[in-house]
Amino acid sequence: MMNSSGVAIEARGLTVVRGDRTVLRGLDFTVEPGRITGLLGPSGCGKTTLMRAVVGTQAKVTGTLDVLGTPAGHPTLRPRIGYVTQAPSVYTDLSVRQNLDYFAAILQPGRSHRDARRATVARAIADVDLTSHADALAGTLSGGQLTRVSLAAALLGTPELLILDEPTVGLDPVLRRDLWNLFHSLAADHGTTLLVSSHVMDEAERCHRLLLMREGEILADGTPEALRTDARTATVEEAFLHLVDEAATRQENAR
Ligand SMILES: Nc1ncnc2c1ncn2[C@@H]1O[C@H](COP(=O)(O)OP(=O)(O)OP(=O)(O)O)[C@@H](O)[C@H]1O
Repeated sequence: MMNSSGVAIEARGLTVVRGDRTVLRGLDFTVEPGRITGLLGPSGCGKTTLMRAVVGTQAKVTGTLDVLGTPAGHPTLRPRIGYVTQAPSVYTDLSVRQNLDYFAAILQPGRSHRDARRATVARAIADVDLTSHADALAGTLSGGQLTRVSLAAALLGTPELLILDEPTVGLDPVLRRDLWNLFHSLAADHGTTLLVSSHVMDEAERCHRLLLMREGEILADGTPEALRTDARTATVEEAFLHLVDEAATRQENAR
């Protein structure tokens, strides 16, 4: 379900204070349903904070933030959102399959669902290309493999909205490509809405839409093509740098 204007996420004046810093400064943005929206910007600009606000785990949030037609953080949203944090949430003393069996049992408890759970777990393991490691202890996996176990856990409940915080960090180019293919098939085949953060600008071109962030503000949003065209640049990275220079000039002139 979305809100009446057909958007998956809608923020108006979204402000977040962490410690004594205002980390997000009155953001206005929307995220379209069934599309991949990239959240791009340098380290520390507020990407994780924005995602935490959308998931409902962030304190001191003001302004309006609606997620799937409901105020962010509402308990009914919990089964509808998958969230993969930067730190893999995986038990290292269990195998890949045991980790996923455990999370699947929380989502779908009871003996009567055992066969369905088994099939769901096998599908999620295959989706992230870990079938050959299904019985390996998570503690023996590489960083990129652990990230994929976390992603598989988020896919178990077939969420409508998938929030992925830098999911491709540390992955080799082949795996990155495969994961982006998976993201696209989730959007195209299941209508899943994906919000994916990255500070790697070449990933921007793989998104349907982008939110470019800097220092707690949104510098620009739109399709990669529109951002390139507006800034008259060949790449999104150049467009971003152009926007940063423009913002700096505006700040200078305002002094
Ligand atoms: N618990 C906290 N208390 C105070 N400030 C915090 C806290 N966590 C993060 N911050 C600050 O909030 C700002 C935004 O952090 P955030 O983690 O959202 O950025 P990010 O864009 O996700 O960075 P990265 O790409 O490095 O993960 C940073 O300046 C950071 O120092």
